[in-house]
Amino acid sequence: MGEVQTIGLVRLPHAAGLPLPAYETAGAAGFDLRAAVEADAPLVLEPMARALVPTGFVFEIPLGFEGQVRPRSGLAARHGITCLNTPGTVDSDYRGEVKVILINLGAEPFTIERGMRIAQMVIAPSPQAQLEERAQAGETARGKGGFGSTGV
Ligand SMILES: O=c1ccn([C@H]2C[C@H](O)[C@@H](COP(=O)(O)OP(=O)(O)OP(=O)(O)O)O2)c(=O)[nH]1
Ligand SMILES: [Mg+2]
Repeated sequence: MGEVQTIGLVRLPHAAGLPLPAYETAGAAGFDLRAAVEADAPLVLEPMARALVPTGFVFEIPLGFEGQVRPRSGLAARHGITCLNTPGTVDSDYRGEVKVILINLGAEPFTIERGMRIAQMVIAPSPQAQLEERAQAGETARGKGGFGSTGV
């Protein structure tokens, strides 16, 4: 296992009283993100509707890493709720509130209550590469074959 990274968390006023994001099991890949919507104003997502759902936290992700915002499989399998831009990318230099773009692909309206665990964030290494313009690409066995060129 590599070195354990520390992620700073800043709680915004509208996250007052919410549990801190946490890894739910000892070996969980991601920590869950909760909806920081008002307790008296749950968000109703109609079928095919999407919403930018606040989490109430700012995350300080170390340089060389990213946060990947991913759907929860239970919400997806049971209700058709997923992240529209999965995996969402949280940059290491982002200091705004992390939000989750949820979409309801199910047939029924879905209600998001305050504190509901709506998505998870996985911290992953993401080195920045050096981009170098070239006249042509080097040859490979695959060449330009793609999009099913090896069969189905
Ligand atoms: O699911 C997501 C995806 C992104 N972000 C935040 C963190 C990320 O660092 C920033 C920008 O994301 P991205 O680069 O994907 O969006 P963009 O449309 O390219 O916006 P920008 O021009 O700000 O980079 O938005 C979230 O909070 N949740
Ligand atoms: Mg961007």
